[in-house]
Amino acid sequence: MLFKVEMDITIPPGFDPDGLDRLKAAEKARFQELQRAGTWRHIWRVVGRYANVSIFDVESNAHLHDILTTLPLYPLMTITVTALCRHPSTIHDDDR
Ligand SMILES: O=C(O)C[C@H]1C=CC(=O)O1
Repeated sequence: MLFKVEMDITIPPGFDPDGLDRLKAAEKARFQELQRAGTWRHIWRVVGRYANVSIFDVESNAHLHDILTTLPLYPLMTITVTALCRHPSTIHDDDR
């Protein structure tokens, strides 16, 4: 199942910079693990914001929920999820 996921990150004023660096490093490692597994299919930076637009390929709504809520930066994120399905005109076999 494919989902578009929009993540906006807000860093609270006074947030410990070293703690933030640790969270970012942990987030990057988890992201790259999920990217290698094919679960986090695509990511783009939103120009001018600490935000991204991503495409996830997961087994179920619950699977996506589990992934998103355990991301290291999750406590700092505002997340919007949009369900996607195959477009009838696509030429890509892996769009499901
Ligand atoms: O930078 C971000 O958009 C937040 C998050 C998503 C992947 C990653 O490495 O960090």
